[in-house]
Amino acid sequence: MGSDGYVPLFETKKVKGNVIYKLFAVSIFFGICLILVYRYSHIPREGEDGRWAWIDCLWLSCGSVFSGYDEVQFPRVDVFVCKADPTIEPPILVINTVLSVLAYDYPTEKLSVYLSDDAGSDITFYALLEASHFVKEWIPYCKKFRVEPRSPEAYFLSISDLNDVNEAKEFEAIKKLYEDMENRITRAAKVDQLTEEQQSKHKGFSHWDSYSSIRDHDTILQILIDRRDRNARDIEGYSLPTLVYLAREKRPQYPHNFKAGAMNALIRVSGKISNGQIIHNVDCDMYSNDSQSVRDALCFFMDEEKGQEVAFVQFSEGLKNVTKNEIYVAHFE
Ligand SMILES: O=c1ccn([C@@H]2O[C@H](COP(=O)(O)OP(=O)(O)O[C@H]3O[C@H](CO)[C@@H](O)[C@H](O)[C@H]3O)[C@@H](O)[C@H]2O)c(=O)[nH]1
Ligand SMILES: [Mn+2]
Repeated sequence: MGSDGYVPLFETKKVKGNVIYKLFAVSIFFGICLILVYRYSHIPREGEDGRWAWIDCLWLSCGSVFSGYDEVQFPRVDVFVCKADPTIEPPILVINTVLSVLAYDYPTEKLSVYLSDDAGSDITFYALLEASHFVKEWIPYCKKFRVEPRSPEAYFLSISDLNDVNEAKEFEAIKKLYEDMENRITRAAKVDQLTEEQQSKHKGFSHWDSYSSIRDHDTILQILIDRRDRNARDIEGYSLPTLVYLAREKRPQYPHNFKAGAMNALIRVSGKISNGQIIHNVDCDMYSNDSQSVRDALCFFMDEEKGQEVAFVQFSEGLKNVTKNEIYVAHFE
């Protein structure tokens, strides 16, 4: 707790008992070295059982010593995706943005994604439910093939042909999965209605039983992927980021204050669910085109010297179809 009563995002303190700490650190270091030496000197010989399992173990030990350490210190990050207009921001576009941030290269147990839906649309909720299934395949695929960008639509458009046969096969499989999902979502959006079967897939749809209009409804809040749930795993068994749908309460007699109002509601809700130290905001029509974005921003926030002075990091926007006279140099070449 800071002197002014606020909890700082992080702080740097001088360690007391430095000598004891150093002795402890050195003993741990020697302990790790001895484990590595033991593992190296006991590798089963060529032809003996368990040779590759042993080598794998050795590899994993080295990996955790040299790369895993930093991630322990990473802060929790809450990503807010804001959405309002169901026609100019169609559900499939929103879902591409959500998938691009769900697939960030960041420890999944520290990543939570919130979709704020100011249109309070059951079709958008349905689209998010579909995305919560698709992401179980999408994240492992992105990791395996180091996909960039991680908006599926933008990625599929960027690939013309693949030389590797296996990679091409997996590409076709994931593309087919995406297109099937896209068809279901766009069909539902076109008729602006969900079938009974679609609605039976999640208890959250019951919120719309008492829903009267965009401007007059209760809060709709559903956690679609909950990191505390042991079954929230991708197809390879790794845990998934948290995924939340929120349509904040609206009443005709109160102003809702547009995006700023949505962000306020998101802060209150996320504070109870994941309470991330860092909040990352994207508009729903702006997918993230770099899976390293969160890590990049953290370079500023976690800088030992200047980090305390940084409260806000702004990424530049890349726009398509801008006019020739666009003055912010925000267009894609
Ligand atoms: O009641 C509302 C109205 C808008 N939005 C969302 O706010 C974002 C921005 O609104 P938009 O009308 O699309 O504005 P743009 O001009 O496209 O966006 C730019 O300008 C906005 C207002 O200055 C900034 O907030 C945005 O970050 C910036 O990209 C979008 O994701 C909307 O879905 C809401 O969540 N609730
Ligand atoms: Mn916009």
